Parts: sequence; C-alpha cells; structure tokens
Amino acid sequence: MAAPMEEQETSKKSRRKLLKKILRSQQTVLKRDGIETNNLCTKILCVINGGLDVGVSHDEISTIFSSHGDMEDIVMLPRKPYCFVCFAREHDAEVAMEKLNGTELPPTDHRGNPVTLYITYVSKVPQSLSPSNEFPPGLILIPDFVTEDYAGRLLSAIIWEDSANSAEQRSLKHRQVRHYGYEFKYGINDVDINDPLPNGIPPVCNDLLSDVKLKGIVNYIPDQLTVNKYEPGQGIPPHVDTPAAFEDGIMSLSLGSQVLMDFRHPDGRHLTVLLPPRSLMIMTGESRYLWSHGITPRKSDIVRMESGNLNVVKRDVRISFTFRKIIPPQERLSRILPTFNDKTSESDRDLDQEVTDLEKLEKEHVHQVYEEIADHFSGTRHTPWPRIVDFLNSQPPGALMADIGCGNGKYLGVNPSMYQIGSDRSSNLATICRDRQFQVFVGDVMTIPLKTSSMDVSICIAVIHHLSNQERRLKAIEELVRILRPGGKCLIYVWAMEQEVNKVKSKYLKEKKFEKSDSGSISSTVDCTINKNSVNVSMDGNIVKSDCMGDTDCSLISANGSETWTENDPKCNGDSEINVVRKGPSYSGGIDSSLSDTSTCKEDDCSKEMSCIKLAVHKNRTEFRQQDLLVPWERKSKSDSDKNNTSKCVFHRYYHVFMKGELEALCGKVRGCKVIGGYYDQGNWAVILEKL
Ligand SMILES: O=C(O)CCC(=O)C(=O)O
Ligand SMILES: [Fe+2]
Repeated sequence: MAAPMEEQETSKKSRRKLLKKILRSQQTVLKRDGIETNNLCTKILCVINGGLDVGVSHDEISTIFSSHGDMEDIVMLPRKPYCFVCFAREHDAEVAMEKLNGTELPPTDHRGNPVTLYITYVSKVPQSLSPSNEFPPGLILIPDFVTEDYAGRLLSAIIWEDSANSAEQRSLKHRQVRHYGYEFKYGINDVDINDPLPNGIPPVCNDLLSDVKLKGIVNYIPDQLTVNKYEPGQGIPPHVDTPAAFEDGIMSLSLGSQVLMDFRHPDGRHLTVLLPPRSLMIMTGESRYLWSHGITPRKSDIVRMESGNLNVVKRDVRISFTFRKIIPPQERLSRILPTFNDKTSESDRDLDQEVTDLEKLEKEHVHQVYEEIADHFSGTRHTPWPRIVDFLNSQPPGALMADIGCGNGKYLGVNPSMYQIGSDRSSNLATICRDRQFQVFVGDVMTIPLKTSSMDVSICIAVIHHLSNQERRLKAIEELVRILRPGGKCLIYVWAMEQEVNKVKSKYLKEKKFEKSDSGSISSTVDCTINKNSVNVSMDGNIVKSDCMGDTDCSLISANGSETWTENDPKCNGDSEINVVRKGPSYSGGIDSSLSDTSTCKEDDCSKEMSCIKLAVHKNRTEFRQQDLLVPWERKSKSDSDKNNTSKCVFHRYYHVFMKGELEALCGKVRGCKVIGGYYDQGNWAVILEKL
C-alpha cells in the first residue's frame, strides 16, 4: 500500500508547486493592473492565461467553465492575458477552481502553443471596467435627452429585416446596422457621396435634430444616420470615426439597454463612460479625434448605483442612433489649408524673403538648384522605396496624408485610398506633380501652410538634410508634428553619414564601380557666396549616370539626346580643386560649428562670426568625412548645332548628413510627439513619430 501514499505525496507536492506558480503570476500580472486577489472563496474567478491576449476565446472559457456551475458572465478584456468568470454562487466558483486550476488548453489556430490556466478568487472586477469619474475632454453626455414615448417612436421607425445584407442593412460580426442618407462603408471607412441611399434620415428624427441645433449642441443638421443594434454580448471595436469624412460633433443616442463605452487615448489612458438609456452622447474635439471609442462585447456592465456601490447589471438589447454630418470630398483637402487668419502656419510669410545668411545658403544651394534641375531630377526619381511604400500602405483608407518636400510626387500615388496633398519648395517640381494630376502647392517645410492638427499622416523624405543648422532642422520637425492630429504619424528620412553599415555598402557607394577614379572624399572647397549656382566646364563624354545618392533611385540612363546629365565625372572631380571657387563675403551665423569641417574655415573669421562657411565639395560615391558639405550635380549639354561641343553645368546642393542617433535625438527635442520607430534604410536614417 506504500505506492498510493507516495503517489498522493507527489501529487500534493506538484499541487503546492502549482500554487507557488499562481502566486508568482498573481504578483506580476495582477498587481500591475490593480487586481486584488482573495484568499477566501468568492463568486468571481480571475483566470490567468484565459484572456484574449494569449489567444483564448470567450467560447473556450464558456465551454470549460459552464459545466461546473451556473455562470453569470465572462469578462474578457482587450489586450489582457486574463479573464474573469462570474458565478451565481460561491460554491460553483469553488468547484470550478478545484477542478480547473492548472488545466492545459491545447494549441488552436489563434494560439500556437498550449496554455495553462491558473485561477484565483477576486472579490470584484477591477475599477477600469466600471464607469470612470472622468470623461475624455470634449465629450458631452446629456441624460434623458428624449422621453420614453419619443424613444418608442424612434425605435418603431426602424424596420429590421431578417438576415438582410444590403446597403441599408448589414449583419456585422458583432452587431446589426442600418444606414440612412448614405451607407457607411466599413471597407473604406467612409461614405460614397455620389451614391446616396433611397431613404434619408427618418422624419421622426427631425424633432430631435432641430432640438440639437436649437440648443447649439451642433451647428448643422446631420445627413447620415447609422443605427446599431447590439444583442447582449455584442460590441463595436475601438475606432475613431474617419476624421476627414465627418464634421466635428458626432452624436449617439442610446436606446434600450445601458452600456459602458470604452474611450482610449493613444498614450494608453483608458476611460469608461456609462451611456444610460435615452441619453445623448456628443463627441467633440479630443474625444472625437484623439480618443478611440468602442464597446467591449460582454453580457453585463459594472454600474455605479446611486448609493455609490458598484453592481453588475446585465445588458439587454441596445439600439443606438449615430448622427453624422458628411464633409463633401471636394472640401476635405481645402479644409486643411489655412485661412488668412490662421497665424499658426505663418502662411503670410514671404517664402523668398532673405532673413539670414543660412537662408541665403539654402536659397542658392538648395532652392535654386532644385528649380534648375527639376526636370532631370524628376527623370531619376521613379521607384518608390519599399519601406516608405509599406508605411503608406499601412495607413487606413480615408486618411489625410501630406508629403512635405514631395519632389516629383513619386509617393503621392502609392496609396490611392488616402486623401493626399504634397508640397515642395520648388515650383518647377510642384508643376511636374500637378501635370501628374497630384494636388501640390509650393511651400517651405519650416512654415508649412497647413492647419494645425489637420493631417493623419505626414512624410518628409530627403528634405531635412538640406537645412543648414540644427535650429532650422528642429523647426522643420516641429512643423511636421504641428500639422498632425494627435495620434497622427510622421515618417522622416534623411541622408546618413554612415554609408557602410555592418560591412554592407549603401547603393550610393556601390555605384562607385561605374567610375574611373575614387580617391579622396573632397574634391574641392567652395566658398559659399555664389550668386549663380552652376559652373560650365567643357568635357566630351556622353555616357551618363543619374543621380544615385542615398535619396535616389540609382538607375542608369544612357544619354543620346541633345542634353545629358551626369552627377560626377572623373575628369572634373579628381583630387585637384578644379571646381571654380567663387569670391565674395561668406555666409555667417549657421552650420553647427561643432560639426563643420574646420580645415575649410579660416581660424580668425570663425571666432568672430560664429563661423564662416567654406564647404567641402563632396566627391560622389565616396564615404562622407564631414557632415556639412556640397554635393555636386552635373549636367552635360550638347548643343544640336555642334555635336562635338559638350559642356557641363555643375550644381552644388548643400547637405547636412546625419550621424547615427542624431535624427532621433533631434526628434526627442520636439514637444508633443514621441519616436515610435527608427531604422537605417539604404544609406538613410528614418524615424516614425507619433503626435501625442
Ligand atoms: O453604438 C454607439 O453608441 C456608437 C456607434 C459608433 O461608434 C459608430 O457607429 O461609429
Ligand atoms: Fe463611432
């Protein structure tokens, strides 16, 4: 009889081990979420590893637990590894605990690995599931907005057809919906203004809508109504109603059951608002644009009673009327352009006004160069970069996107489901974009003429490295963030100082194989006081290469036409200083002195005026040895009249190439945003920012 005793001992030991494990899990997981466990038996079980975050479903928990007693509810929370199972009686909870603690669930389609359930008693479901004392800013809730009688008339105006699936009525996974005025299309998160429904908003709603307007709750009459019908246990996933599609002030009238609506801030804050029957909720401002709203699919809500005690209240059928006013698509983009009074964007500043020497440097070595090389530059920019394409394609349909410094618009057509607007400092590039049917204006990244908080997404590819000091680069990032709505995202690319990472050379360096000479990184210096920005150098070659720097496409073109271009010709960019060094006063007051190449700067001048700027002319396809430099862009042109006489124009574009971590550090100085991603991509540093 010794063996069974031993077996009992071993099973007790393993049970003790299991309990220790439970305790450890309780401490780490539950404490963090403010969940108080109970040593004594209660009616509510917290099931660790029985939550949505580990891939366990409501149905699985229901099947396992329902056979052990009379279950009242299962509370599953989004992104949580645990769930709560509420029994009608303590005894049932005790039995379930005894039988199921330590149960292993096998892998499923949603869950690659088996999971072990650890169960503990809790006396209450945590506060975050019960109504918060606070509302998200901008949320208005008016209780008893309609009478019982009027509510009844509203409800009887809605005819639900059995298992209908048409533009007017759809059975969604979690609820049924009916649309009036226009169908809200869930695939595109928008309405089609050209495809109105036969039925407008039912006339019985007119009293309510004029009351709302009279009281100044919103200053328009809505033209779209979505009626949602939720059975107990159903809900709506967290979302923000498409910002570009509807006016501010979205109204939802709750009829039937009460419900807890979840509001979530992008920074993780979570508030729950109890919507009582016959109440009108209006989402304006932050609560409409920044916080997501949703209803967790549950069969009950925790409701604070008048006594202040919390109570579990079962849900019944709830029908909500959501009224919205559509912004016509043709107005959506113009909405984001500022009016003359919109001081925040400084739109009235003259773009060509010369304020500092640095602006002069950028004017001559960035703006004027792009203006002159626009056509050829555009001819070398055709292939969108895959990671930028991925970023654009990951944006939801209907998002408003601004491409600041859009060049020839190669990213403007990537994701046609977005509303897109581009801007470039070069009017010739803007014209090229417009010829390609893109909506583009001429604008400067440091004073973007778009309204504050108007965009869902912004990108700024290969632009900020053309700004000549840190303050100006910072200002540009601030502008990119300013135009975003809270929660909006911005992707920035700049050229990297590091052109070889993990022993892999960037495309820019690799293109060196096409060249005959590669010694030295600086071919010359240019005293940046140039009034014209091109130099004619006679030459005779006729095979040319397109611009192939970190921000370009690296395609080879052969030049048989009358005008050909090359970026770097060995004949002209050897070690000797063959580029013309022009004379005149130096630029002052810029180029971060710590980063400039002092060997190109006269000592006494530097100490007087912050710095003079004698910038090194970079030799293309070589590593960077300094951060501030001029990169040559060369154009060969053959006149038709004299085929043998080919001349070359050399343009110098100013660049500040970024060192590893520099872009992130700069973004870190910008208030109201956080860096949510960063990477190295083909000789460029990239960051993704999110506006807070
Ligand atoms: O049911 C509700 O109150 C909200 C519905 C909703 O958010 C929507 O349809 O977008
Ligand atoms: Fe909504």
